[in-house]
Amino acid sequence: MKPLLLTLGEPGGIGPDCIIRAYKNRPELFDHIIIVTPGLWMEQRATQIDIPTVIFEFSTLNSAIQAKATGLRCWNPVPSHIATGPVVMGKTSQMTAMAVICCIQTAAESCLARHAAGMITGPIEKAVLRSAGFNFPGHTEFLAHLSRQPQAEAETDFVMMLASASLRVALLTTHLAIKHVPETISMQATIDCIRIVQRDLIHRFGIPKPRLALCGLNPHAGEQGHFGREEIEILMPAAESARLDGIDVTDPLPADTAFSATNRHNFDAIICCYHDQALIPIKAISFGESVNVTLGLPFIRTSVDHGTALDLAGSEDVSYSSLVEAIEMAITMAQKASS
Ligand SMILES: NC(=O)C1=CN([C@@H]2O[C@H](COP(=O)(O)OP(=O)(O)OC[C@H]3O[C@@H](n4cnc5c(N)ncnc54)[C@H](O)[C@@H]3O)[C@@H](O)[C@H]2O)C=CC1
Ligand SMILES: NCC(=O)COP(=O)(O)O
Repeated sequence: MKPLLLTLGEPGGIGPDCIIRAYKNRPELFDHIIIVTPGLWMEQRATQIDIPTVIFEFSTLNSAIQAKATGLRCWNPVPSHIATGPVVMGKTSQMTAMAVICCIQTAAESCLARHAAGMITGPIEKAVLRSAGFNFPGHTEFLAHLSRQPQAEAETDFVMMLASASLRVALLTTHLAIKHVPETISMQATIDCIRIVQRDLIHRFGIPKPRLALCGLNPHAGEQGHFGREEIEILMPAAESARLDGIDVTDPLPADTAFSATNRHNFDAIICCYHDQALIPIKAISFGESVNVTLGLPFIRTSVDHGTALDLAGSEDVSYSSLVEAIEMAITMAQKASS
């Protein structure tokens, strides 16, 4: 199996804690993992939280792959003209923003070049990266941009999904002001999203015949047009078109009941119209046990379900459980892809 690349995200946040604590408790998970980061970021945190950790830094991916895994293997791709510090635990800094972006971009380009099977990402502080000139709302949109072919025609070619043992949610729109959601949801984008979810549930998750639910945008899924017409004009025709292609997807369901225990059991994924419609239920049910997966990419990408949690950086209260889930999911997907 090719290696999986792990980026730690914001170095002042809990990304380094999660990796060090996961490695201490589950070292075997890291047999296939190369961390894309300056080694110093990891060494500093290991010292600060007093967890002795053997950390190796390599200047090329190949040398990191060749090395025997007797510690955490870090590949530092950051050129010397890009600042990598200082890193202050619990604080973000513009000084490290370009290095954070460089690590994510290098990991993605290695996946696209087929040098790695996929990537797992730690949390970034989105506002800090934006202030440093990063023109994307998050990893998801950045990775989709890097992967996009110039002649691509689909309106939507990626989907954010959060997945746990009890629920999978997929998003029609991602990081967007709520006032722009209605104008962004189109029939073609909905059809594209449904197709991507169906395809990746089969190929990445090994579900032969996915059953999909689609949520309405408006209360009561529009109440037959009385509370909004997006269901009648966009979502129902999109679902109908997908069904004609053989996809098992519902007409838009009222979102308030879409997440009942019965529906969670009956559907392999629930497709939601906007970020919080999807993330509130899954974080209420499975925070710390769910994984953020990007569907539609030409490589595997999983991520933790939480943010940078600056308030907890360096603390014993940091939970690394979502990172473990994200690593395990990426390994399972990579094994499936290479079998
Ligand atoms: N994948 C990514 O890169 C993500 C990045 N973010 C970014 O993170 C920053 C902070 O976002 P918030 O909304 O405050 O979410 P957050 O997830 O960082 O924190 C929310 C609450 O959960 C707690 N928490 C989070 N992770 C935890 C863990 N592993 N163990 C124990 N407690 C944990 C925090 O202490 C806080 O009380 C923002 O800049 C946001 O954009 C948020 C979500 C995902
Ligand atoms: N709320 C989920 C989230 O912000 C994840 O974003 P991304 O960085 O994985 O695109």
